[in-house]
Amino acid sequence: MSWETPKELLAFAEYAAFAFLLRCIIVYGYHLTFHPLGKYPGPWLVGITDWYSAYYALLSRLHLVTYQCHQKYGAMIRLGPNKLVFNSYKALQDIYQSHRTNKVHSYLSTQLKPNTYNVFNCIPRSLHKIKRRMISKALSEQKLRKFEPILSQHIHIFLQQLLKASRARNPVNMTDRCKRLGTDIIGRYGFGYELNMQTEEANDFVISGLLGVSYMSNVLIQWFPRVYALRMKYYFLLKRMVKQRLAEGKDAKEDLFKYVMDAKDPETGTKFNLTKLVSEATFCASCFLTKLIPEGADTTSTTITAAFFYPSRNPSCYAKLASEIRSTFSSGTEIQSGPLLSSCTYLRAVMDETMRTSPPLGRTLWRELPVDDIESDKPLLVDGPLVPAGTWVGVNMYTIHHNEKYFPEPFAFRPERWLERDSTVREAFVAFGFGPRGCAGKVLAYMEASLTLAKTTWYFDFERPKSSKLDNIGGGTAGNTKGRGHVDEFQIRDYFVSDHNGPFLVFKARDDLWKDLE
Ligand code: HEM
Repeated sequence: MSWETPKELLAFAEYAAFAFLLRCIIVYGYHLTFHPLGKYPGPWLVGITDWYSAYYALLSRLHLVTYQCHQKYGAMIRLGPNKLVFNSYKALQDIYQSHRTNKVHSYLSTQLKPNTYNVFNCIPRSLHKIKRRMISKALSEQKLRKFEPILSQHIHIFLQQLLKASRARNPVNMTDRCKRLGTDIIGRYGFGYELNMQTEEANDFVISGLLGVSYMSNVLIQWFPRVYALRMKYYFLLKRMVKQRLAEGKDAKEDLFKYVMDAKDPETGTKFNLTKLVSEATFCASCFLTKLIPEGADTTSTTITAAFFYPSRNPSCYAKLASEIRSTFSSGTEIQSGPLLSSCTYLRAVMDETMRTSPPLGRTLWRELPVDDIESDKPLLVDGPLVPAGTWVGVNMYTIHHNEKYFPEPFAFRPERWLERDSTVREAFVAFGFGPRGCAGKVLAYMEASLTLAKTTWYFDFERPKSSKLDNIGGGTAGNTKGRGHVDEFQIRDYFVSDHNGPFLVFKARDDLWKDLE
């Protein structure tokens, strides 16, 4: 296209600006008025753009903004031109147990390579069923029991590091220590591979890099070459781990990968090729990405970190937890899965209350009623209203965990609520998701968290550091109006999964029990 004179160019620019303005008025006007979701309450901007949510996601506080919007507009809100978020148990059932809703297509942004799906990001139900069966076998309680001695070895290293810090009287940043522990465990459980994150720094990029961003959107990867480079670094590490594991042979180690090696690709009927194995590995071994995302965005580590934060700030909780562990077991080596550990109901209540208050995944788990829904003649009702096909629907985990109807005094850390008779708290507790796409690694998560917390409480006393500068890290800030004003709430940053910092804690070895750790 060429213009003869500047005047013609100006005329064209005016025409283009007018056309653009007209388009905005028509499209945005439609979204705000006649659009089927136009009647739902929410900030007015969400009616015309998804940038509202994207902005707060980039600030890592979309979970807090979603909570605040629910407080202002009610149990059902619009959070994008095409998105509805709910805040009720009924909505959980209607959305996540429905056979008509699917994970939304943005889950595909977690693919390591195009056309390679894993159990977490595959959308078609039939394919998911096969993948889920495969991973569930590997994550069964029976298989995990066999893994427990190795898990305990890694926890032993964790305890040794705490002992070292206690002798030097150094406050420990629990986020860092717990991420290292979690990553080591999953590297070992996934591929029989020792990442040695607790004792060496060679693979630190796994924790400290920027890969988490890659899960936010593939689009970002086009913009930020550095993120792409880190993602490839991660991919090559996984590839190295997979290759090494393949060379060792299927039965060489009792790990998750053993169950994937022989599995057939449901799409081709043949064994997985290396690329697909690496993709599956992202999940089966890394227990759904999170473990190996360098943002440290690791669900189990978040739980363990926060489970240290809350007792350190609640003396009566700390005393009850310590008393339960120290009276149930007679030695540190006795602490392992079984009836004794299961009898520690307060320990379990601390973990559940921790995941309620600071959910490791605080975001909205989006589902979609596909446009080509085969039952489109029947309406999909979510807690009352009819949802048009193509709409994204979901419940925000942080919000429902702070819904007063299910959790009175939602910002109080009260493990006792889990022990009360007739308590309905479990109903709306969705830290592990809900329905057929709920967490496949729940048993491992509880095992890892309870053993770590119980063993640490056995060997050490722990407390907040004297320095207020260090002590403030991890909690909220009094007076903060952006949702982070609760001083005694462990603050999570809501990326694809949760990231955090602190708490710093000071450990003191109990009597001469430390001798077990040398
Ligand atoms: C405290 C720790 C954990 C929490 C809070 C957690 C939470 C969740 C949640 C909320 C989902 C659903 C995600 C969605 O719908 O978008 C999920 C899925 C999943 N989780 Fe976990 N998880 C934890 C630990 C683990 C571990 C240790 C593993 C494996 C070793 C694991 C494996 C998986 C898998 C494979 C899925 C996908 C399931 C599917 O789509 O069928 N998780 N998890």
